[in-house]
Amino acid sequence: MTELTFGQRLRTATDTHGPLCAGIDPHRALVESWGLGYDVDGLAAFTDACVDAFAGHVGVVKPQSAFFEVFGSRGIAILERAILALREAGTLVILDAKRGDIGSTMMAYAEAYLGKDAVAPADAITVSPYLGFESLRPALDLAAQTGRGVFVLGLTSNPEGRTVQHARLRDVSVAESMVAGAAGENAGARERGELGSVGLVVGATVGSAVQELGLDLAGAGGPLLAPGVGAQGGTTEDLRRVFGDALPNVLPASSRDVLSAGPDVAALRDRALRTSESLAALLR
Ligand SMILES: O=C(O)c1cc(=O)[nH]c(=O)n1[C@@H]1O[C@H](COP(=O)(O)O)[C@@H](O)[C@H]1O
Repeated sequence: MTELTFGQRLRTATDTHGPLCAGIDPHRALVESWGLGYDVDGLAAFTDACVDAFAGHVGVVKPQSAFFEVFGSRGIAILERAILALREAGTLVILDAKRGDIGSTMMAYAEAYLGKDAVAPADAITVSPYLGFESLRPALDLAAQTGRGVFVLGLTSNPEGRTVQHARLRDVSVAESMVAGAAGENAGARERGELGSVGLVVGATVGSAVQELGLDLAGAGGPLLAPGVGAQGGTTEDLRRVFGDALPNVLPASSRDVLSAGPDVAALRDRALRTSESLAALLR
């Protein structure tokens, strides 16, 4: 049996469970607001509650690696357990690690997260292309081999991103070159009428930048991870304005807004499901 690609698995997951990508971002303030200590035990309790709430109920979950790295190897162990438990329940995991480096080092990052022998492989990772799109080649190729995906930062949700991403290299903006890179990787999937496995990150908060820069996001052929919904001010209406005809490929991501419904597992799950339902009404 041929293994399914990440794009195919993602399409099935969002068709089944709705489009929300629920973030697991154990910020200090959030952990404390749940009545937990900001320490390894608090991190473990916070993460377990998220896994209980989301696993098998939400299509896609995105743990933010930084909040686990804070606690060193014990934090990473908690992250690894969460990744395995979510995937065991059939929930896709995008590890938000934003890795990017020269090719030989990128190969090690790729093996760490996307390789067949990775300790806790994610279904996809976020990658930073600011050493050049081609510096991501080891991750792009390994992900393709192992049926996994990558999300390339295109237009990030933070206001500072525009100083780099809107810049033009001759006539082409940096962001546009990232869209072209993803489109090239997804060409085969597009020909087969499938969602590609090389996604782009485009924040829900980027206003009219997609139109101003003339980005053909639908033409990129991959999923469009859209963080910034909720705590950063992005709304479902913003998604409509930002993405236009690319809406069917949008994977809206929300962390703090959903997580603030905890620590009760049922309330957390309920918030995620309601958010996903309202997003589904908009996107489909
Ligand atoms: O790659 C990301 O997920 C990402 C890209 C981006 O442009 N902006 C952005 O906020 N993110 C991540 O998405 C999450 C947003 O969290 P909330 O603002 O709490 O929903 C954080 O983990 C960010 O690191």
